[in-house]
Amino acid sequence: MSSTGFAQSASSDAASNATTAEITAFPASDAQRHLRDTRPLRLITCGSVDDGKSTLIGRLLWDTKAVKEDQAVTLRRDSGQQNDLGLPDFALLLDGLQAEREQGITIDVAYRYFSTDKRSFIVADTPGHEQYTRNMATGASTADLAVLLVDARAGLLEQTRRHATIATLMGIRQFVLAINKIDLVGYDQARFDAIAREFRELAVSLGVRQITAIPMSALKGENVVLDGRASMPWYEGPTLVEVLEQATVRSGQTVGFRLPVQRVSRPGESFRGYQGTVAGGSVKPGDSVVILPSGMVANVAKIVTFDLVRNAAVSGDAVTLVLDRQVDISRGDMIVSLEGQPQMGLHFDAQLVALQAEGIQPNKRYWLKSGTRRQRVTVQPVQKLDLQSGKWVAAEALAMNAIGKVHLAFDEQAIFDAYEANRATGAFILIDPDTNNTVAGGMITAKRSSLGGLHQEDARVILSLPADLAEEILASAAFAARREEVDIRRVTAAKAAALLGDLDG
Ligand SMILES: Nc1nc2c(ncn2[C@@H]2O[C@H](COP(=O)(O)OP(=O)(O)OP(=O)(O)O)[C@@H](O)[C@H]2O)c(=O)[nH]1
Repeated sequence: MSSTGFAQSASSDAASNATTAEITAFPASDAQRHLRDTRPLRLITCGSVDDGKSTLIGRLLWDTKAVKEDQAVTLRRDSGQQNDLGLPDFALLLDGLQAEREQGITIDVAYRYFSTDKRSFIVADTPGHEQYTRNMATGASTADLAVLLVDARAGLLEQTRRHATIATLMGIRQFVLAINKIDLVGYDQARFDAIAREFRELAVSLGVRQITAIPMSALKGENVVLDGRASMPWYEGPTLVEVLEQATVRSGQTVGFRLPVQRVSRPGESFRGYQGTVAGGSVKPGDSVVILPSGMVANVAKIVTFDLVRNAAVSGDAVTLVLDRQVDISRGDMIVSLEGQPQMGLHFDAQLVALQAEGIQPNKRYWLKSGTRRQRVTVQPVQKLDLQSGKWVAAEALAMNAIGKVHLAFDEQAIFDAYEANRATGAFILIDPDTNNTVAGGMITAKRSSLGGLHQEDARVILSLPADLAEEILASAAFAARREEVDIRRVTAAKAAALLGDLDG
């Protein structure tokens, strides 16, 4: 299971597990220090085809010495006469990915690891073609920072806008604009300034403030790891690696404790534990917790891992919790702290990316999977993002690759954090029950806002009814108790009386 982001169907597992494995090897107090000091920065590189993404990643690996000697020899040999600068073709380092990409959704985001003496990094490499938007979104869902590449000759393209927008939707707030191939425009400062200015306007419209624009030649290694002062004395800013070393790693600990229950462990009569990977916050023995959706409370008696009894568990730890009393808990429930609980309800607002050719159809019922929970949901598209104008426009359905705002209506209580607050418990995927395909990846923006305890849209319907009827409905205690269970949006004035009778009866 992925511990962050909606990459549950994709191969972020390698990256997540790497973090989990490192952390669980330490006692908890050490683990917390370890988390703070050396958690790797996750980044995603994106841009249009041929902007130089593979060359850039290859260059990062090469200049930080992440390339092993045998790979280096092969690289020098295979590059042969391929470029006239006498440099190896760094993109060849990533060639092995092509085969992986051709194998479909489960492995179409590849993760590369490199480090400097200050920090380690995990870079998600995703393809640049438009049909791979979903992979980009998957990679972005776990990233702390996005490196957006543009070709200095071409400037910003629609694909740059699309990727910047998706990265923002996926919660990324730190951007590097890598204005690449600056050597091919004669290291022209005016060209660099013009592209950087245009991007800043886009970033402002997306609400992003943290952007560093860097003039770069990935091919020659200028301003990637080593500086490019010799060719660009006019640029006094940081290299890419300097920005990456300073960037902030997102913390999963801003809200309360979250343990999506993956399994109930009952090896014998005397032991009952609840297993899962901590998806936010921390917990220690003696802490009081709430079990959702039931609302039962208990205290934590013990925290164990496969070989240790722990004095605390933090985000990313795979643990078993033992509670101080018998409570009814099953897979898909969530154990949370008393303070800062997630939101529970039948109606949520979300944003999603449609991943399959069939798109997202209005009012179709899907399976929604978030963490260990799988629930029936009806999805109602409301708006989609027009990538030309960057504006949201009305939409009743979403085509493949479209980014949309939707309403989710659940049959049973759903439990989420807003994605902004917690990526792991705010992200989901949608599965088509007919084909079993993953048709969307999405994130919760909010529980549907209420007006006097009513969902806004429901309230609007009620307000459109004759005043006396509306008043009667609102005043009915039965309605108050059941308003979450009745789809008032389907109620017409003519049916309202019958509904009212039904509720009262
Ligand atoms: N002159 C120059 N050429 C570059 C630079 N960066 C990349 N290139 C060349 O641009 C071409 C495309 O680079 P790639 O790294 O394959 O581009 P990409 O974005 O990974 O392309 P896809 O993998 O197809 O999305 C290659 O021929 C590179 O050698 C640069 O900074 N300067």
